Amino acid sequence: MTAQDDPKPAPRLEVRSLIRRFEGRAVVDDVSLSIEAGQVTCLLGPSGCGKSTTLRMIAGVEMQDSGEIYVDGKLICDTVFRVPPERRQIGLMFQDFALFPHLSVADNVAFGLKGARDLKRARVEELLNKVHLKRFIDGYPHELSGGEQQRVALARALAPRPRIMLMDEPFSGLDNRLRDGIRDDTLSLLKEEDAAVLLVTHEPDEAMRMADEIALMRRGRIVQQGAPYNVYTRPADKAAVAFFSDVNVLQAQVNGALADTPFGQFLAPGVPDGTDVEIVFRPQHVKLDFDRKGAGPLPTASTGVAARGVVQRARFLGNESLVEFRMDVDGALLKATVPNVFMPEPGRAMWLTVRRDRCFVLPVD
Ligand SMILES: Nc1ncnc2c1ncn2[C@@H]1O[C@H](COP(=O)(O)OP(=O)(O)OP(=O)(O)O)[C@@H](O)[C@H]1O
Repeated sequence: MTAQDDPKPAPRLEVRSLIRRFEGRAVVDDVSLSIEAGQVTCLLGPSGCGKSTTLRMIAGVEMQDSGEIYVDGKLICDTVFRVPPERRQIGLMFQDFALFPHLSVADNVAFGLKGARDLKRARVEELLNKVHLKRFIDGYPHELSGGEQQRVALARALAPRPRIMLMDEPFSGLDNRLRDGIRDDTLSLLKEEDAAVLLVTHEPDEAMRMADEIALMRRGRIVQQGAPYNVYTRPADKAAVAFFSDVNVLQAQVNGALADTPFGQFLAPGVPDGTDVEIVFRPQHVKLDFDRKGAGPLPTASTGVAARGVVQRARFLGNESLVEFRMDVDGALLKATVPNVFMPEPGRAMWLTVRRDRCFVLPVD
């Protein structure tokens, strides 16, 4: 079947079952994605999982071993047919966005533009206005800061009105303080220009901030895809939870569809008796309570049973504090984060409960 046979309008970018092998190993292994115009999808995963290779195949600078790529429902590449990179109407932006040093800012932005001189100039001015750099129009790249150069590179990539923007870690070369502002500006401009955007990053924060949809990638495969909220709150497996934050893990065995833990029982519907499971939760979902002569808070439906632990160390992280506990019951180490400053002395006993609705009962990997 071709994409043209689909009854609903075709997505701006669609890749179907892309596979790329190097030395017999599938570094991209059956990747499918679909992105609408004006939508930002972040391909998020650890280093080496195949993100850049996926992007390079879409850009046309790397050939897939199998699979197809469609733009607006038209095939642009399979294993026999291939539209060359320069005719794909794709804008590219990488970490080392290298502007041409001998060209002015205006000429850099105009580089990929064709047509009448005054139309080109108008488009250059429009984009430099949007990235707040009109005043540098006749300047040269070396006169600009890193963040400003990055915005010129964005304007250059968007000038020919690409149907698709591919961005590979575009902000990782920038200073932390600059990054958030530039991400926000970039996002608004991308939305205005209405391209379908595929942004590669290994930083969960960046994906949460930029994406309409996150495609979580691991060892060449997309393991989960969805809106940032859904991927964060309903992770597919333990590694998906752990990719976004520190995690705590309790080991348990299922008996009568229940997993017994120091924090009470957790439902494990449909899981056979004797199965090992892990109860996974983030440190921000641990609640702390003071020890009252060896007793803690009473059990509640939302937090279950409290378990006692002894503070090992506490660190202040800026807008929260991270406290590590050794649990009395089994000697396990658990982490809790507390807003603002909370620095209990090591050796102090406290009672821990967990937000049960934020715990994931998962099969052991
Ligand atoms: N031309 C090549 N020849 C052999 N192996 C390659 C080639 N290009 C990439 N690889 C391997 O494919 C795997 C995926 O690489 P890729 O660059 O796509 O990952 P990535 O997720 O983008 O990682 P990073 O963020 O570190 O760039 C890596 O193990 C890499 O070594």
